[in-house]
Amino acid sequence: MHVDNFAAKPHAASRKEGGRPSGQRPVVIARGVTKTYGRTRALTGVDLEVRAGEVLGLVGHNGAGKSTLMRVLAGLEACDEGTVTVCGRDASSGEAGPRAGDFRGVRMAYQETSLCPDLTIAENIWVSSRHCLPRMGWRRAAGNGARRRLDEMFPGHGVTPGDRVEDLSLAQRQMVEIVRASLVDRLDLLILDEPTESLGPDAARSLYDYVRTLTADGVAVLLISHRIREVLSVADRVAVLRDGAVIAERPASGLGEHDVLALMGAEVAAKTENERVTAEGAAGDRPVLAEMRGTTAPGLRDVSLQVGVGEVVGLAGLAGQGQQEVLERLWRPVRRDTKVRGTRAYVPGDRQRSGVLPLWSVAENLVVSAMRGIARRGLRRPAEERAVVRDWVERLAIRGGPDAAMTDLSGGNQQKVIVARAFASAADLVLLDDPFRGVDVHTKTDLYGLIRQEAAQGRSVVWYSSENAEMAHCDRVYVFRAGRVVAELTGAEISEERIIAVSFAESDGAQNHE
Ligand SMILES: Nc1ncnc2c1ncn2[C@@H]1O[C@H](COP(=O)(O)OP(=O)(O)OP(=O)(O)O)[C@@H](O)[C@H]1O
Repeated sequence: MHVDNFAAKPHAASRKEGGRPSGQRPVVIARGVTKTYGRTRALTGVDLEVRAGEVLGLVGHNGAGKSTLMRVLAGLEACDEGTVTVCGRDASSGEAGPRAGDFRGVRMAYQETSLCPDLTIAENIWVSSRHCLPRMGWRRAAGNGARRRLDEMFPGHGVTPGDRVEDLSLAQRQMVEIVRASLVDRLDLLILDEPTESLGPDAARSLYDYVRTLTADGVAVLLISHRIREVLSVADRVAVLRDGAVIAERPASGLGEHDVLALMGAEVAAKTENERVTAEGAAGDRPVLAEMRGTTAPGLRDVSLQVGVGEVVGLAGLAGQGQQEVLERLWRPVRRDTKVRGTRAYVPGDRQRSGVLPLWSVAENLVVSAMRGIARRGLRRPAEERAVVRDWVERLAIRGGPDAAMTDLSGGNQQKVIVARAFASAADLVLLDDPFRGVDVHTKTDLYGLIRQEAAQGRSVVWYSSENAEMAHCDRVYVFRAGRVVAELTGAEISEERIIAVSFAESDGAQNHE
């Protein structure tokens, strides 16, 4: 007989409590929650209620306090003032900090996964859910639970419980992270922090289908995302966090994307995020900075492409179709079929592998790449370095300022530093691998402007994005499928619809540039 230690239906509690339908019963209530780190007031008196059977969307700019609030609601961190009630019990921390037992049914899936890379999937499940596993045969029980939940949540996931986490793709790690959070004997609240930033559209759809089965069963789901349209399509209610306080809570049905952006404090600019920013000059006239000629290699089949000086080139298509391999080759052009003139900077898609120096300050992280361009005859120039740092911190509105340690920044602000570091260098070619994951809409719009400004000054950019709409900011887009370029789009040909159509087109027109 198949034995499974995790709740088959994750929520074992009754659907009604005290005669109230589950949809109205609060699972977690925060009242007047404040949290301060040094001089930073991350939360300034938050009131929030998450109810059984609902999806509550939580939105807010980078550094608004979302992750801090989640850590407090999940009992991972004590608040300075205020109360947190979980399933009717006051779980506010006493002297000794939050009591783990009170928060047992509150589980969180992190944006930067909490998995241990050296361990297998089953071993990671044991680490976070050992209280639900037997002492004997735990590995098998954890593996069975993981396999079953992976199959339910992400059909076609392509992993087995014995796989080591470090061998998984970013998307697979994210899937395992979400599964890990859901595997428990009783689930009251599932917190999903930017769950789809690394997932493809199919996996995202499967996840949200599963979320609906959870809520139908009385589980509350708290969804944090910068993808406002996604939040509005999945959530029942939306709460907006701004500068550490919940400033609005509304039913999702009455809200539009612009309403939410306005509540977040973003200026709803006339130029929207997805609107095309036209480039100056014809792309074909530019001198060539980098090119690949008929490159065939692991993951690539007969790829030819060109990058002009001052050109923004997009790599589009479904995830994992060869775009990362192209970035890798342009970064390290080891063979004759790939030529790059000039210096390069690379922003990898996986922040945990970005080479960021976590114990150093924002300023030190920025200077480390800019130093070579600033120094004269091998001598550093501190005043110029400080000016460069100040400029980038201001341009990208990096909250925390130049002296903050990287580990003290919110996820989105860390990502901004990584992008700024590449542009602060003197590199002729900047390679970007899905660089804006976790960056809020407002800042993204600024970054699109920054890319265009840098290109106008002669810098070339090659940019892979999982969001097809972002490709509208490129001069030229190569669409990839199965390691091949299946279309080359320029100027007005570049549109989300066109990219999607070519990405999914049946005929395999290898190198069949449209
Ligand atoms: N451990 C910490 N030490 C010092 N400051 C911190 C710490 N954690 C968070 N902060 C600060 O608290 C504020 C809120 O950060 P938080 O991570 O909660 O924001 P967020 O809304 O989740 O942002 P993002 O969308 O970028 O993930 C930020 O100014 C951040 O720099």
